[in-house]
Amino acid sequence: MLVAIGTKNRAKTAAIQNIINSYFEDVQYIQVGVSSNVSEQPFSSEETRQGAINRALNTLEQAKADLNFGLEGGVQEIKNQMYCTNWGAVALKDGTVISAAGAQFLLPEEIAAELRAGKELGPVMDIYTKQQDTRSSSGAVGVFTAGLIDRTEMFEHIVKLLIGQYLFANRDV
Ligand SMILES: O=P(O)(O)OP(=O)(O)OP(=O)(O)OC[C@H]1O[C@@H](n2cnc3c(O)ncnc32)[C@H](O)[C@@H]1O
Ligand SMILES: [Mg+2]
Repeated sequence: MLVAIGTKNRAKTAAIQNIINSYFEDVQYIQVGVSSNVSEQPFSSEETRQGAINRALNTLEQAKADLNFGLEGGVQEIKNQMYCTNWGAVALKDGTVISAAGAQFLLPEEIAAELRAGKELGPVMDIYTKQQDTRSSSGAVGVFTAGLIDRTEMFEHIVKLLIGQYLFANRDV
């Protein structure tokens, strides 16, 4: 089976490979850099979902794999509180798209204020943590859950939902 991953981000890539490897054998991976065709910093659950779906479809177009994954992070505000929101999608060879949402967690007000001013979460987190490329390791979720859940584990849950829905749709009835 060929599995295509529509990102070069390590945290997302590990999530896809960890879950796929525990449910399938003889898997080959191909990694492609694709556009999400939404803002660099999606600002609603709907836009984040669309980013994940666009990435999955763009990955399918480039790689034509059996499973083509797109994972997207964004934020949304509910009653002046800003949540990091996460979505995933898998496109099948025939163009079918399965999507699922994952964890949403509250961002501290000082981070939210930076994003409202037009900055992106990735660079804002690097300044906040004084580390580089947090988006490829623990992620904002790792930082703001005291390390209890890192970005890979968060996306693993989404990939599991996607694979589970795929298996359900293809079950023997
Ligand atoms: O290479 P890609 O696949 O684009 O991975 P990314 O880390 O940029 O992730 P997204 O495009 O899905 O996320 C949209 C924006 O939100 C940022 N972001 C999302 N989740 C984050 C997290 O957990 N930690 C740090 N930045 C995050 C990210 O850096 C982008 O600015
Ligand atoms: Mg990005």
